[in-house]
Amino acid sequence: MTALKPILNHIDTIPPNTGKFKPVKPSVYFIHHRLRFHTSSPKCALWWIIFLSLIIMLFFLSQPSTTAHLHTTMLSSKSTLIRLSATPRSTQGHIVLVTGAVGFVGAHASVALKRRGDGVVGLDNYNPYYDVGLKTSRKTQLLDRAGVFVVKGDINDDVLLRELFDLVRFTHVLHLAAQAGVRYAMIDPSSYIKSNIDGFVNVLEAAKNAVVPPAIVWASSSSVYGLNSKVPFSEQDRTDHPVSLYAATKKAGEAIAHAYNHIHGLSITGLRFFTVYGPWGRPDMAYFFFTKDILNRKQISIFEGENHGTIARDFTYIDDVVKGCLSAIDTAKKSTGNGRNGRKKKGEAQFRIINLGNTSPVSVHKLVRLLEKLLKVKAKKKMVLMPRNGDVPFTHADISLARMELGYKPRVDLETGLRKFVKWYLDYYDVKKKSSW
Ligand SMILES: O=C(O)[C@H]1O[C@H](OP(=O)(O)OP(=O)(O)OC[C@H]2O[C@@H](n3ccc(=O)[nH]c3=O)[C@H](O)[C@@H]2O)[C@H](O)[C@@H](O)[C@@H]1O
Repeated sequence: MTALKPILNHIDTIPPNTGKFKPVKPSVYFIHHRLRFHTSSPKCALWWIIFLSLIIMLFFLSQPSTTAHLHTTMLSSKSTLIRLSATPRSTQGHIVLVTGAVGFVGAHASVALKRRGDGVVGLDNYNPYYDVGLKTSRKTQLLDRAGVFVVKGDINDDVLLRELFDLVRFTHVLHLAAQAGVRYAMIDPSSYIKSNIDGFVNVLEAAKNAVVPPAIVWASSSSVYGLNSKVPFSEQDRTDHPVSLYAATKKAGEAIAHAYNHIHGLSITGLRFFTVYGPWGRPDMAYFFFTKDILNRKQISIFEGENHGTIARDFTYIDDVVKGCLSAIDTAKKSTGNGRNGRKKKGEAQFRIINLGNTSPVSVHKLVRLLEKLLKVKAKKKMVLMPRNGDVPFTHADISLARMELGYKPRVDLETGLRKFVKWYLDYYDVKKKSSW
């Protein structure tokens, strides 16, 4: 408005020329403006319209958008609960945002963090890739009981993330939200891009723009080793031959993480999980649906390689993986970026990629034998040549780096872990039957 003031003043002071009054002698400034006014009035009117439109546009842009407004309302009505959940028991405690908090690893990790005294806030969109009822049960039976508040929202929602980072000064983000499963990429490829690429970038953006950028620990995958035949799989090995879109998005995530670390000084640790299993697990994974099918006397397909070659996995028990995640958080160095201030990073930030496996691969045949023994039911087996739709023949983690960096030591062998899983499975689904879920 200030630029417009002289013009408006002059217009106001122009006396109507009725012929009865001697016109006031105009100043040079006035003449100049009046002349311009008269000689270019259509042009000027156009400028006026543009100018006023700009003012109106600026007014509306300065108002919070409807979504932002909704989030503000949503978060502010829950802000006390969120802050409470985020408050560590002592001043030494971390303040951790766990994405994918009602997921398998997310729920276990959130509870473990909270139980040892860290502040934890969960974020999850409860996507329907598998039974949402199981996710809800993890929330009510694990997270609520431990006092972990979960914000229902999507990692792709940048307004929500920004508000969350404004509300709580997170020291760490444990980013576990992802589209999982190697075979489902044949059905819904774009879901992998949306969660594992777009969503991941969104989380990194929000973290880098936080007032004090947190350290990031996130889930990569053993699948990045693709058809690697050198055993055990070491972080030094090549990972440029993924055989599933899932693996490709996790590999891309590692490259994206490196770029954010390099440019913005985000401290980032990528953990390559090796076929994590256990109670409250994922129904899309073989050990889980084999259990269901064996109990229902349904046939199961056991994949084999060429010439009946054995397919094997370095199955890793959930508690061992959770310990690895917590150690990664504890040993993560601070980010060196200056967050929202936009100033240069204070130096190189930490960047790590670490295997979290069990380092003792077990064949799928043995997995089935163990399930038969624990369930006391003979499986109806069908041998099938492993389809070329994402699976790799075997995985085997070299965990020397995890041992060195994180003091990681997997303790649970497959039989012990499956026993715990089967016990949980029978309990959980019996409870469900009784309460007619
Ligand atoms: O560690 C990883 O990187 C990955 O581990 C699992 O992927 P996967 O190891 O393929 O686990 P399952 O889908 O449970 O398969 C386990 C084994 O059973 C075999 N299988 C699977 C399905 C089936 O019908 N029959 C069968 O023999 C697979 O070939 C594989 O050897 C997870 O699903 C991924 O999300 C994860 O990132």
